[in-house]
Amino acid sequence: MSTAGDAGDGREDGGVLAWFPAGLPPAQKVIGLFAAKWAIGALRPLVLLGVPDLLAEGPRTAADLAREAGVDPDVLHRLLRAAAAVGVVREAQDGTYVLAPEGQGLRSGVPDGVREMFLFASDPVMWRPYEELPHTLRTGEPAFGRAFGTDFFAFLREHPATAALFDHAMVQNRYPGTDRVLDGFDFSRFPRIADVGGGRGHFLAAILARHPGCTGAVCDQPQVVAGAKEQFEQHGVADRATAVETDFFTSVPAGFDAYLIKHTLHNWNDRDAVRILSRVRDAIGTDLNARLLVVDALLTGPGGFDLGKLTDVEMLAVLDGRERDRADWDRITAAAGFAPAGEDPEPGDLVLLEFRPV
Ligand SMILES: C[S@@+](CC[C@H](N)C(=O)[O-])C[C@H]1O[C@@H](n2cnc3c(N)ncnc32)[C@H](O)[C@@H]1O
Repeated sequence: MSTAGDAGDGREDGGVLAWFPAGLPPAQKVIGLFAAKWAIGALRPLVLLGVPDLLAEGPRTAADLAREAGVDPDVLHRLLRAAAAVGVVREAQDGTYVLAPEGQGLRSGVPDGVREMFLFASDPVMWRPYEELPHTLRTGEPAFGRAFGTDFFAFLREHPATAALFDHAMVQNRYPGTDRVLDGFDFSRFPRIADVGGGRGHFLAAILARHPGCTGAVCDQPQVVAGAKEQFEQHGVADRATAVETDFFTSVPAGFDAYLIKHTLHNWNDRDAVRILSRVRDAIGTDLNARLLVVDALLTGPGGFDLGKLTDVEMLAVLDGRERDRADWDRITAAAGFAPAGEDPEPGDLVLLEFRPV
């Protein structure tokens, strides 16, 4: 997410356009954005081929790698050269390549890896809806539905391989803001925590690992929570965590002190987000000490760089969802029977917003 005020955040010198090569007159700077397309285009086939894993074993030439992988040596050389220009690999004078620190996360199965996140975000399924954004602009109709004839999560239910990649990507969904939320909020106030739409339970597991007095349940679709046991075991919290098969449009399990919902309400338009929040409110019932904890982006006001204003476009294209500012969050939670409680975090990053039932 954005790092307001840091050097190089683009805020003072023109946003994302400032990140691309200098030298273009202002009226032409926008063409520098294509560098992102070319960079992703070069990296995706390299990652699919497992090149970051092969390079982790030591310096290799393109010819040597091409022989081992059975691919075209000249094309591999050109893609690696581009990856070096991006900064993901380093190219030595003798023609060998090594993985740069910035490429380590593209290896398979490494701690803090982002391989599946990268492959999912660059998947054709995630590009195709963008072709329909002009239609969405004209009509307000969801781009993903126009592209695929169904909504994103229904599509995943019908395409298990894409769904498995998405669920794995979500486990890697760790913006710097996620650690700040984990470190900065006192989850130990809540002995029983439900993570609604919590994926495979990775965030809940991280909370429980930090707070030995807490227990919890991840509440997500059956095919998703099927992967929770592994996460709970990896974090050493399997004795304090359960998985509850949940359709959050139908009902959310009762009996928890905190209902956490992270990176999930932004997947939905206001009408559907209020439906989900209303099911959480139903689950809380008369327990006015229970809390709703929303972890999502909090948009800044007009002007300036804010990564949430860009991820909002992904929400628009792929999910018919949206990122929200403080007034948006207060409005949709109020519609479901909640009022703000706790701290009022700075916008411009992933935040935790606390609400009490009214
Ligand atoms: C963007 S992911 C966020 C996952 C996790 N909270 C995180 O921050 O990494 C949204 C989650 O909502 C879940 N979801 C979508 N529709 C659902 C439904 N009807 N009932 C329960 N969960 C659902 C998905 O399976 C997915 O795990």
